[in-house]
Amino acid sequence: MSTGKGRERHIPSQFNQGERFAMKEALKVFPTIFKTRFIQHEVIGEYSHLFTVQGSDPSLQPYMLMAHSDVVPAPDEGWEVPPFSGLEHDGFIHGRGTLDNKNSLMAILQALELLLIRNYIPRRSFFIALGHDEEVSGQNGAQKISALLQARGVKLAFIVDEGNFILDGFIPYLKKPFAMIAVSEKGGINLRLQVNMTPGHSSAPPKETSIGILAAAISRLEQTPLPNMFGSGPLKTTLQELANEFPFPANIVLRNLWLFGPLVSRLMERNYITNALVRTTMALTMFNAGVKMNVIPPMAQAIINLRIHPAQTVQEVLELIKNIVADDRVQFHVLTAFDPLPVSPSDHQALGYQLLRQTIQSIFPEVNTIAPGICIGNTDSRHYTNLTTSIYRFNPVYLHPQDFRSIHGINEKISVQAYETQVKFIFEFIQNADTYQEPIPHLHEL
Ligand SMILES: CCCCCCCC/C=C\CCCCCCCC(=O)N[C@@H](CCC(N)=O)C(=O)O
Ligand SMILES: [Zn+2]
Ligand SMILES: [Zn+2]
Repeated sequence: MSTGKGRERHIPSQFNQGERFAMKEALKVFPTIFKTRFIQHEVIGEYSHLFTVQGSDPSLQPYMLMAHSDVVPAPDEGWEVPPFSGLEHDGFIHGRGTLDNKNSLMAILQALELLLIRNYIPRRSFFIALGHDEEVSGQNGAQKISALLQARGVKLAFIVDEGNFILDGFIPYLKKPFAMIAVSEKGGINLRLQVNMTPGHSSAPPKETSIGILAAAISRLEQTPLPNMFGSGPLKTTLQELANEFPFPANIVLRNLWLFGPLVSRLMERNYITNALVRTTMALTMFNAGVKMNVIPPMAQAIINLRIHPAQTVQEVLELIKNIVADDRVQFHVLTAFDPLPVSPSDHQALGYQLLRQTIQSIFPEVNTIAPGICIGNTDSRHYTNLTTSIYRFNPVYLHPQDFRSIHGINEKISVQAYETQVKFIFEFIQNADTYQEPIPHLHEL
């Protein structure tokens, strides 16, 4: 994709040793960003940051780069190094947030800083939205930034946020890495199940206690996976795009999912990560009950975190859950819920998707396949559907299954080289976005 006639020189993404050292050590502010006249910085919701980078051509529709600064907790147990030490050793930077999602926040700011140092002036305006509460729904960060931009009449050409990666080693027989750009994300429900009972002396217990009733209900849920929805949603497109990367006969199977779909869906549900692509998943994440060792528990509570497949809705899933529990003593409280997100365009006219493709091909020439897919997690970008129909969840970082397990898990880390490459990608992407090509309006399928 050309950047158009008369484009000032393209700034090569080569960084000298000093810059690379500074990149790695850059825990200080980015001085050039904060003193550049065409960049406005605002703090939103007390701890989120919005940068408006004004381009030289106001006729070009702006886009947005997103990341978040907050992280989930990380107890020391199991970590090779203290999870908040940021320790660097063996070529890795260790710590909570190095993949989810401080790497992106720092890489975006670092790339912009390096561009500004080279006297870069963007043609296309863009926003940088850095949320502070993504891990707890984004209501005080992203949601407020979205409302502010809407009040200002902003419409975005596209958004790039976290959510998927260059995947390597997730599928048996697929030896090559491939980039999956998430064009949608699953819906979500945080559901509280609760059983209340009259407390009493444990020396004369009832046949069942609140804990026993709730535990039995939870066990029924864990033993009853929700329906396999393979065949609806972006997954088939993902697999068909991947077919060429597979050896015979897997490539024939993937090119004929009309016939082999049931086989492929069974194979995908065997692995806990690919299983998350074919169905709505349920995870029992919290269980609280009991007050004393010799008191019949008056109340038992459990929290189930559900991620809804694109072919289902919140209401449908709640009905399925209630039918599996099938016990009137169990009360249901929906704490948070949202439907699966609309599918963003990935055709040749989809500007954001094509810019990602172009930059992936430039920075990762070894990655032959770039496919649209779905994000099995949730992101702050869901708060911006009022500003654009083109939301892409993709971080230009290789992810292996063991890396995925470290996200919200233990020993999260990113290699220095992967971080430098992420900076390089964003450095190039921002310049590639200066193309004169404009997005074609996209209407979501109903
Ligand atoms: C066919 C190919 C196989 C593909 C395998 C997919 C591998 C999974 C790759 C990436 C998924 C990681 C998800 C990262 C984004 C999620 C960020 C996050 O943790 N968000 C929170 C938000 C919580 C909230 N309340 O909004 C979350 O999802 O819990
Ligand atoms: Zn995240
Ligand atoms: Zn997270």
